[in-house]
Formats: sequence, structure tokens, C-alpha cells
Amino acid sequence: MYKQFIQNKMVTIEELSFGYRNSKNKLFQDFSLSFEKGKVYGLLGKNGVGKSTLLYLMTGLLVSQKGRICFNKIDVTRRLPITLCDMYIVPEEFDLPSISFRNYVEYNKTFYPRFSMDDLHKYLECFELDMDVNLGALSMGQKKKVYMSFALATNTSLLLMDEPTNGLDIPAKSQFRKFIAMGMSDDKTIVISTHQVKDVDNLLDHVIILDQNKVLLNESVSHICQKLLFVEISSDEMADEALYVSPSIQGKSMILHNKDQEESAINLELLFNAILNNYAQINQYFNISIIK
Ligand SMILES: Nc1ncnc2c1ncn2[C@@H]1O[C@H](COP(=O)(O)OP(=O)(O)OP(=O)(O)O)[C@@H](O)[C@H]1O
Repeated sequence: MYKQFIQNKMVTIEELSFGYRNSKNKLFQDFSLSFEKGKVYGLLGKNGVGKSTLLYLMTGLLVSQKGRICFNKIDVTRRLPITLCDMYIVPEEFDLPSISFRNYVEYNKTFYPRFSMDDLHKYLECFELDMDVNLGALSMGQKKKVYMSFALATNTSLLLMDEPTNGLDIPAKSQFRKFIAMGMSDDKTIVISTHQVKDVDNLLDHVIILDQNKVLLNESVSHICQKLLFVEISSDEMADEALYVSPSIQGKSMILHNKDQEESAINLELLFNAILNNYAQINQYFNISIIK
């Protein structure tokens, strides 16, 4: 059982300490976390808590002052080809060369042994795009779609995405969910850092909420929904029992203890606000896995 637990860990972050050179405060201090195979993770947190920094540290593009990050048991800071060909990061903002997408794919696919042209066509189709585009002539949203399609088609075991739905049009938000579902498999791990929680809430298997150097929540969506019930109510009914209440267009959004194991969909925005504002009330249901 323990062996299985260790084997499932794709990325392990152990006692990490990191601060930017020009900042006197450490962003992470003795910080530990791990990511398992076969899961889509949502990485949430307020502006500036270090979500993007953590993604860069996980790729070895930033190097910690203390501690270690391993990908499949290899220290990521070694930047070994075996590691680099099996992970991909889609940053929030990026530049692409003004060349045809076909050429871009030809030049870059050789670095990724599991790259699939069939998958790339499938993902482009999902975003209603094709290969015959010049990267220099695309809008930012279109660039994001082709870049994400290439990233997923590399079939790396680890895919890190920073605010992937920022700048996408309304149809592309649901296309994005379909796109991730199509490209996900048991041997991949996808980490999505986002504030656009409505774009991803029925896509995630696991939620991590970061605060200053702390993991406030580190739980599977199924476990969250087993413990908590997310409801919309137009009256004051059940307000006394609620762990957290927030006004909504329908009346009130509430989180209740899921006493009767009812099925409900997660409301990430409500959960996020509840965790930040009412940590102890929610925490009582997740004592075991919350790391302070
Ligand atoms: N290159 C840098 N040099 C110095 N400080 C930086 C640098 N990049 C980020 N920071 C600082 O590190 C902190 C964390 O930044 P980061 O971008 O990782 O946060 P984030 O959680 O992704 O934020 P957001 O949600 O706003 O994107 C912020 O205070 C930011 O100002």
C-alpha cells in the first residue's frame, strides 16, 4: 500500500525554501507538497501567493535556495533530457516566433518522443483551428489555443498550465474543458493554476489552495463533495446550519455539512472564499490532509 502511494507520486516537493533575490521575504519556507499520476489538479490562491513561481520551480526553470523538487524521482534542477522531454509548461503569457505553425511543430516535436500529430489535429479541431496558420498573424487567444494544443499533443507525463483560460472567448471555455478531458490519461498529471474557477470546476480531480507559504486545502474533489454540500437557496432556510453563506443572484449560496451523503457539484468560488474566511469551520472536515 505504501509502495503504491510512493509509486503514484509524480512530483514531490520537499522542504522547499525560495525567495526572489530582490525580495527580503521568502515566498516558500520548508514547503512540502506532492502531485500524483492520473489527476487534474487545480492550483488556487490569491494574487501573489506564488502559484506561477511554484510552476516554474517544478520545471527547474527557477531554482530553490533549499529543499528539493523531484519529477519521477529525478531532481528537476538537473534539467536532464529525460526530465525535459516529459514535462511541458504553458505560461500565462508567452511569445511565439512569426513562422508557420507547421514549421513550428516540425522544429519542436523532435524534443518530445510521445508527440502525436493525430492528437494535435484532434485538439486543433476542438478549438476550430487548423495547421495552416502563421503564428505571427494570430490573436493572443488564437495563439493560446494553438500553443495549448501543441503542449497537450506532446503527451508529456506532466503538463503545467498557468491561467490557461485567460483571454479565451466564451465558446473556447467549454472547448477547453473538452480538450483537457480528451487529452487526459492515467499516466498524465495536469496542474492548472487559475482564478477562473468556473472554467475548470467540473474538470478537476483535486484542489490545492495556497496561502502565504501554506497549503490551506489539499483534497480530492470527490472527498470534498462527500463531506460538503454546495447549495443555492432563495430563502433563509438552513442558514443556521450553514458552514458558510454568501449572497448570490438566486438568494444565497451555502456550504453545508453533507450529513446524508447527497450528491452535489463543487462550487470552487464558494469553497475558496469559505476556506479563506471561515477556515476553522471547513477545516474540521479535512483534519487529516490539511497541512498548516
Ligand atoms: N521575477 C520576479 N522578481 C521578483 N519578484 C517576483 C518575480 N516574479 C514574481 N515575483 C513576486 O513573487 C510573488 C509571487 O508571484 P507569482 O507570480 O508566483 O504569484 P501568483 O500566485 O502566480 O500571482 P497571480 O495570481 O497574481 O498570477 C509576488 O509577490 C510577485 O511580485
